[in-house]
Amino acid sequence: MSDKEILLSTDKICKEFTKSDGTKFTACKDVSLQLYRGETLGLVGESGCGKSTFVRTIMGLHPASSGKIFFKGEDITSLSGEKRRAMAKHIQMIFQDPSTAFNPKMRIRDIICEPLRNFAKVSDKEAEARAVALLEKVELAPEIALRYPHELSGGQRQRVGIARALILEPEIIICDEATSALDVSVQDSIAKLLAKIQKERGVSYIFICHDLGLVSLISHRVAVMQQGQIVEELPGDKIQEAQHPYTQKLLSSVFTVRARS
Ligand SMILES: Nc1ncnc2c1ncn2[C@@H]1O[C@H](COP(=O)(O)OP(=O)(O)OP(=O)(O)O)[C@@H](O)[C@H]1O
Repeated sequence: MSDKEILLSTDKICKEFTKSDGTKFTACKDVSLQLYRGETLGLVGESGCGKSTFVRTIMGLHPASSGKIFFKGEDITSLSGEKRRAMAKHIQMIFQDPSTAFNPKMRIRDIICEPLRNFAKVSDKEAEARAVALLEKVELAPEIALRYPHELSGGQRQRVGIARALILEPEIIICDEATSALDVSVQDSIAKLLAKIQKERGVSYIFICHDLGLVSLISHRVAVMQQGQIVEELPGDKIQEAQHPYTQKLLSSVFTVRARS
């Protein structure tokens, strides 16, 4: 990947939280990572190690305590107001349960087009046409455009979440446990859909997931986080060759769980 364009990079990002007793807690420590155009970077680590905090800091949802974030070489660490809002055109996020981010009273057509409406006036007719085109892209029937979120399955809702993330044609999509709430077969179809979209559009993903097997399958590179620090980076297909004891521990727990089930 080294000859490819670096889209996003972080330089020693730290994020500290202040606990209710006033003491400080470091959730991310000196995280320096690069994301190349068209690649999938997996981010793994035990629950609570700081994965979500890191990507939320990239999205500007938490201010970084120190360090820098660059998008195409431009320092975006401290963007605010209009400039921060404009970053949504470049970086979008998909969550574990998109339905919690959906307004239950909105039709799917309007849910998909909502990010667009933050930037431009869109008539209902145009919104419907764009939503239907994106529904096709995520392999859903056009009539879903007029339904409400509760009328869809979890897998269909996640496809709508992907369609919504695509409407602004971002260059980066951050998937935070985007497949974790789904059945294994649905997970597999969503992973295939993400790969197809990447091939067509050259989008880059940061893919956070507990399932090391799935992460290694779909990621070009995998970064391993332990207690807020990156301890190892590996090609996705070489995860079994991990050198760091923490990665080896994560791998062995995957195989212990699989052997039991
Ligand atoms: N807003 C906050 N205020 C204080 N502490 C926080 C806040 N957000 C996260 N934390 C703490 O930071 C640590 C990292 O949390 P984070 O959600 O980033 O982990 P994670 O690796 O994404 O976990 P999971 O895989 O369970 O989602 C945890 O100890 C968490 O309690």
